[in-house]
Amino acid sequence: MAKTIPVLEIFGPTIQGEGMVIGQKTMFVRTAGCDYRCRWCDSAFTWDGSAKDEIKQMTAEDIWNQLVELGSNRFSHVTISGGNPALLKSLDELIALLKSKNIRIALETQGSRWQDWFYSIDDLTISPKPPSSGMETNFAVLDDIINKLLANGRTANVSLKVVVFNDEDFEYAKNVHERYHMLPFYLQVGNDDVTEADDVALRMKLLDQLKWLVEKAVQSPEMNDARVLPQLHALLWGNKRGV
Ligand SMILES: C[S@@+](CC[C@H](N)C(=O)[O-])C[C@H]1O[C@@H](n2cnc3c(N)ncnc32)[C@H](O)[C@@H]1O
Ligand SMILES: Nc1nc2[nH]cc(C(=O)O)c2c(=O)[nH]1
Ligand code: SF4
Ligand SMILES: [Mg+2]
Repeated sequence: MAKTIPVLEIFGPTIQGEGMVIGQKTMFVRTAGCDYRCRWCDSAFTWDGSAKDEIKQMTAEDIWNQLVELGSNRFSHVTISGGNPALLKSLDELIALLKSKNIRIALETQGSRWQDWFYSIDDLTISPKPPSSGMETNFAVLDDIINKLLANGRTANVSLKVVVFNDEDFEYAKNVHERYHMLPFYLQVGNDDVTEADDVALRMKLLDQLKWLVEKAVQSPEMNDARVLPQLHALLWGNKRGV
């Protein structure tokens, strides 16, 4: 029998608002469940129980049918996020199905768990969490994940992305960038008001944060190869879900 995957939302086509393929037109599949509890998580509904009635157990084929229903022939790229999709071994069937349809696949994870299907992801974003999240990075696990990917020639398919809210986070980001200097590195503006409903007010605040982060990176010799980005979807659509 086909395996099932706990899915919280499927949406798109939209654009990837973050990281290594920012601007890429994509569909999103958001899985339920996370092994972290970041203080500022903008997708806490995936793990805090508030959307538990919306979780659907879906097979790879169910997900594909829903993607086609929403996106028709207007997509060639699918981003899998969460929660932490790396908790789900059962994603292997979805990844194989998407490959068979010639769809490029991106995936977002914090780097706390390994899955063998990481080798099949075209754009794998690993986003270890800075001190402001309240989480602690297990660098032994992260080293292992990155070493496996590098040993299998996946360098061009992987990037690191650290969200920065304050100076302490920036120091953490420097350490991560230095430790994994062989991988493309992104600094991402933190949104510390994930319940703000006023899109204009949020936009102004996020742009101020972006300016602060750019200034930090510009002044820092350790960040000569870093790329600084906002969450483009937050600038465009605020804290709205499903965009
Ligand atoms: C919701 S997470 C899901 C994937 C995975 N759990 C992770 O954290 O990488 C997707 C991305 O959103 C980022 N993110 C979550 N909350 C954020 C916030 N308040 N401000 C900026 N980025 C945020 C995460 O760091 C991650 O890069
Ligand atoms: N447009 C858009 N881009 C995104 N990039 C990462 C997202 C996520 O929540 O993982 C996300 C999202 O939710 N929407
Ligand atoms: S790891 Fe990702 S999904 Fe999990 S709590 Fe942190 S930001 Fe949210
Ligand atoms: Mg998001």
